[in-house]
Amino acid sequence: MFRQCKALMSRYRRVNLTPSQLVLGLRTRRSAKAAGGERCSGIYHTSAQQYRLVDATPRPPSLAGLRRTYEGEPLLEADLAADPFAQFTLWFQEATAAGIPEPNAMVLATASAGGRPSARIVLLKGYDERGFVFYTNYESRKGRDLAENARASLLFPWHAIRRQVRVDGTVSRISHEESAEYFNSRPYGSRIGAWASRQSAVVRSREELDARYEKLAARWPEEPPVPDFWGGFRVHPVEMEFWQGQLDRMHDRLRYRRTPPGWVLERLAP
Ligand SMILES: Cc1cc2nc3c(=O)[nH]c(=O)nc-3n(C[C@H](O)[C@H](O)[C@H](O)COP(=O)(O)O)c2cc1C
Ligand code: PXP
Repeated sequence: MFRQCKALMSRYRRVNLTPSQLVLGLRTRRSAKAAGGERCSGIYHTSAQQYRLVDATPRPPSLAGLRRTYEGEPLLEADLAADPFAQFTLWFQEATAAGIPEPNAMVLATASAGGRPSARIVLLKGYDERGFVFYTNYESRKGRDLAENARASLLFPWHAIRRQVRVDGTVSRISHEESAEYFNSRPYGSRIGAWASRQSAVVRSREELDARYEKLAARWPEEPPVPDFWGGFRVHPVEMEFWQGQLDRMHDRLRYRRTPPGWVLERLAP
């Protein structure tokens, strides 16, 4: 027992354990284990206090070891639709049926004219053969990026079904009429919110933001107009990739590439 304590002493010296605390830690091990306690660095503990007696430093190896094995139906060229939008529809339906929360949440990556990248989540609000539509503040960081560099990449991260979809393309603003139709379909609070938020600008405080919201709600108690700084963007795909996780990181990646005669389907190395 003494040798064990000495070894532990040297490991945990920096938390100032006394030998009697270590003995206590070792004695309580069996009873703590029986009571369903957690194991921490060789000592079981049940209470927050006991936890502090042993080394509770997060262990980097557990992060490096964090991984999931992917295994699924193979994704074969022959199974894919001839057109990527039809394939997207199928996968979107499957993501929704699988219960993925907010399956229309997608990462949008943009870059400034100077090539400084940034990414954030936005919601997909419509798509057709012209492209994928989301709504935002045109004066936000993404809005400014897209004004000077009209290219973007979208990513749907559907981890739960071991899939991702990537869309790379050029970007244009949708018409004011189309934006207005969507804006007017949003809940009243979100419409006032769009007016109240100078998106991506620094604000002095939460109070200032709330005061601005209240002021604008008082100004338009019913139907706020459509802000001219708010609206939709459409990402016109040049490439669309469908990724399905497979065993040993030998994933399936099938990419549609737009060419003058039509979409070309290619397999990419995982
Ligand atoms: C699930 C989710 C959905 C979001 N949807 C949108 C959206 O549709 N439009 C939008 O402008 N911001 C949306 N946001 C907020 C953005 O991620 C981002 O914080 C904001 O647009 C400012 O980004 P920017 O400064 O890079 O322009 C969403 C955030 C989350 C977490
Ligand atoms: C700032 C912002 N704008 C727009 C949206 C999209 O929301 P809605 O579905 O109301 O258009 C969101 C969703 O989180 C958001 O955070």
